[in-house]
Formats: sequence, structure tokens, C-alpha cells
Amino acid sequence: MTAPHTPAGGTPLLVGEGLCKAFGPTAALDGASVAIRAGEVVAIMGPSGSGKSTLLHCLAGITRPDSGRVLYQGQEVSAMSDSERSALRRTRFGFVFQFGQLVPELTCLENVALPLRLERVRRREAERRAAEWLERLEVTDVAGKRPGEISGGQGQRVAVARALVTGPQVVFADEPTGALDSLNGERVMRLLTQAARETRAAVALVTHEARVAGYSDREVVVRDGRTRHMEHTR
Ligand SMILES: Nc1ncnc2c1ncn2[C@@H]1O[C@H](COP(=O)(O)OP(=O)(O)OP(=O)(O)O)[C@@H](O)[C@H]1O
Repeated sequence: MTAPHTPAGGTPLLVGEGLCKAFGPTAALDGASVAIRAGEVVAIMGPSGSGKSTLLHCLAGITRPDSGRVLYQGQEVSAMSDSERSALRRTRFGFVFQFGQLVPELTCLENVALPLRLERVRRREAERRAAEWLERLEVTDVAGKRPGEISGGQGQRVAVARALVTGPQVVFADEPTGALDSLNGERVMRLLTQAARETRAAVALVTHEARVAGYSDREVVVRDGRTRHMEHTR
């Protein structure tokens, strides 16, 4: 088991140690370890099929590793019950994926307000906070539109607003710019990392694009289910 690489300066917020996960005969993770501090943007890079998404899903408590453990603020996520893990995901974590994450029947404002509504925040207050986040992400103009009526880049910025509206401690982003052209991708990354830095949210970012990883503080490279740690990129 590899020891998690702990970056200098501060106790890690989220740690994965010696993570192994197989899907049938395929070893997606084979002893991967990573430690993320509060407010840090970490890029998880590596070739297709190397285990990046599986690592992200284990860290986020979506996938339970076969062995190894995930600690969030010292608490073992992999040992929590399903309901404890979903509460953690709802209240402390935010998610941005490559595609199809917005609810098509809801307006963009309602989509961003949704995580707050699930936490029983009143509609007026939830929509007020959602509107603020749409403004920060420079998409106020799409508030009343449905996801099918906006561009891919606008949709990703709405998705980032939704991921951040609850004030998460960690944002998990899996190829958030994968479906965008480079200009829109840069805009999403600039706004995501700026908002995360302002709110001290950590970001775990899966990408295979060096330009996207350039927005991170540090890179972790996954190869054949194992991790390699690169020192600060900036
Ligand atoms: N649910 C699953 N069922 C079966 N095999 C899976 C599953 N999820 C992942 N795998 C396999 O595990 C390995 C790692 O997959 P993973 O999606 O983590 O890689 P990745 O680095 O994120 O790839 P990509 O960059 O192509 O998205 C691959 O061989 C993949 O086919």
C-alpha cells in the first residue's frame, strides 16, 4: 500500500489511501493514494482507462473501494452507511460532470436552487442565492431558460453554480470542459477555480487536458490504477 502523498502545509481535508477497485477482471484502481487540503485545486490526470473517474468516485463516496480507505476530516467515508454518505455528498460536496447533469424540466434558476430546496431552504431564499451564483458565473441571462435552450458552455457554468450554491468543502469535477471548445472551456475553468478559491472549496478535477490542469495547484497522475504525484504546477 502506498502512503498518501501529503502536500506540505496543512492537514488534508480528504484522503484516499491504498485504494483498490476491480470491475470483474479489470483492476481500475490498484493502490491509489491522494490527499487534498482545504481550498486546494488538484488535477487528476492520466490516459484513458487509467482509473481517474474511479478514483474520483471513490473519493466522493459514490463508489466503495474493495480495499483501502477514504477519510473526510478524519472520518472514514468508506465505512459510512449509504445514508450517511449521501448526506455527506449533499451537504459537503459539489459535483460537476461532463454532460447532462441539469434537470431538463426545470429552469436554470430552479436547477441551481435545487440543492438548497433539498436541504429545505425556502423557495424565495433558495432562488435568491441561486440568482447570486448565476451572476458570479456570468449566466444571469439564462435564469429563466431550460437547459435545452442554452449553449453547452452556459450549461456548464450553470452546473458550476449549482455545485457551489450549498457552500461545499470539496467540488468534484469530472472532465467539466470535455464537451466544450477551448474558449468556453477556459471560461468555465477560470470561473470555477476563482469561485472555489473565494469560498475556500477544494477542487478535485479529472482532466486529460494539460491546459485545463494548468488551473490547478498540483497534479496527480494516474497510470494503471496507481498514482504519481507532481509538485506544484504554479
Ligand atoms: N462500472 C464499470 N464496470 C466495468 N468496468 C469499469 C467500470 N468503471 C470503470 N471500468 C473500467 O475500469 C478502468 C478505469 O476506468 P475509469 O473510468 O476510472 O478510467 P478513466 O481514467 O477515468 O478513463 P477516461 O479518461 O477514458 O474516462 C477501465 O478499464 C474501465 O473500462
